[in-house]
Amino acid sequence: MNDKLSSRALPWLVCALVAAALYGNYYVYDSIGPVADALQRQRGFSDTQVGLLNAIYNLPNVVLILLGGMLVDRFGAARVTLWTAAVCLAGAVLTALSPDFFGMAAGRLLFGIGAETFSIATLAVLAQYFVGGNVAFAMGLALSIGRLGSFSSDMSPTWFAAAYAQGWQPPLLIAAGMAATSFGAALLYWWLDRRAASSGKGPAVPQAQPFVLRDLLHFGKAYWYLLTLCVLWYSVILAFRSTFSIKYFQHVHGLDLATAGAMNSYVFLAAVFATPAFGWLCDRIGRYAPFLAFGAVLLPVAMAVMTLTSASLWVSTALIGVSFSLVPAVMWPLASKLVAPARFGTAIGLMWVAQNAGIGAANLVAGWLNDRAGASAQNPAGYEPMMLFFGLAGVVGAAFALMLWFTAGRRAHEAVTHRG
Ligand SMILES: C[C@H](NC(=O)[C@@H](N)CCCCN)C(=O)O
Repeated sequence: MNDKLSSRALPWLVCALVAAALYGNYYVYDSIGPVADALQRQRGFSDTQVGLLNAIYNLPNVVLILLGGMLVDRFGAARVTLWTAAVCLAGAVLTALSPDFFGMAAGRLLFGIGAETFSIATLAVLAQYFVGGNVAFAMGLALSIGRLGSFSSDMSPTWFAAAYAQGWQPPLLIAAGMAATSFGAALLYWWLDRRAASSGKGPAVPQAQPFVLRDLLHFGKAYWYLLTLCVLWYSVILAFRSTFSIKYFQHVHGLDLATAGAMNSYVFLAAVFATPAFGWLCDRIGRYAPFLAFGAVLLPVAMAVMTLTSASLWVSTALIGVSFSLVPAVMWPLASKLVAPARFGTAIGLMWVAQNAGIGAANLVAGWLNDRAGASAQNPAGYEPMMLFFGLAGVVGAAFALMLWFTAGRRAHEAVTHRG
């Protein structure tokens, strides 16, 4: 690793390994949905138990993720990526091998504890290696491979039909295999990073600083706008897309289950290609906040088109697809430009504390609104309060994105913060 080419190739090699690690991690995250029916039929799990296998991912992170962010700042992104990939692997193996519900829930808990801090560490890795430019493209690329992991998990009943035919366990063993691949990629990256550091070719790793609670209050106004957008946008998109959209498409728009599921998965597929493309575009022109605002505005527009017009579902799906590709492509690189590198882990940790609480709360509120209004195939109008809730949350999120643009994201500001 001592010629010019290898030092230029190093960040991209690291990006490829981080992307491979994210692929396995996102696959495991989404691996419960496809076996939900088998868990109910073969192991007698209730809907609440199946729901809990996913909710248990978010709940501990409302507290723990902040600690995870501080660990990244304290011990460095490389070590934390490796440690948390190992925790995720242990969680996935425990989930697949457990003889009862409590063992599986413990496995998902362990996976959740590892996975969110793992994600922060991977963003920090890319922020360090691409500090000189292309950070949005690199993050978009890695994230898009992660989305491919989610898409693969959705498609796994088709791709691994023989495993699914044998019951609930083989698909979860495949997920554990994906977690092992993710760990292998993290191990390779860690080794590469150590070699690069010892030969002086590694990134400039920010000096670890003691954590001072008061420092959180010293993040600028723009950071808090970004945090609020993060909470509202992810709460709407994940509570709708990952929990209620398929049911809503079936009951309100009359789609069958397979078509509704496919319609939903196109949002992931679009993001696989569009996220890095948008990241590349932002890096090239050095503008982030206007793109973020545009993506944030598209979400409530999509909700309105879906609820208030008779336009084809393709229109709203395309709008959500663009929003789902554009907002993450800009949000995380922008975060890396708004805070000092030594505070990046803590800054993302704080955003994800609020985000995990928001996603959990949005799921509960939407479910409660549907139950209260008696939403069903016989009563499609019962979904209106939920759509109004998602629409309003989307509008407030978009308002914060616009405030961010007007206060800290004008061309003059971004010319200063843009380092690419
Ligand atoms: C990068 C970002 N990730 C998050 O926001 C995580 N807190 C939640 C990820 C849940 C799926 N793995 C993203 O995926 O856009």
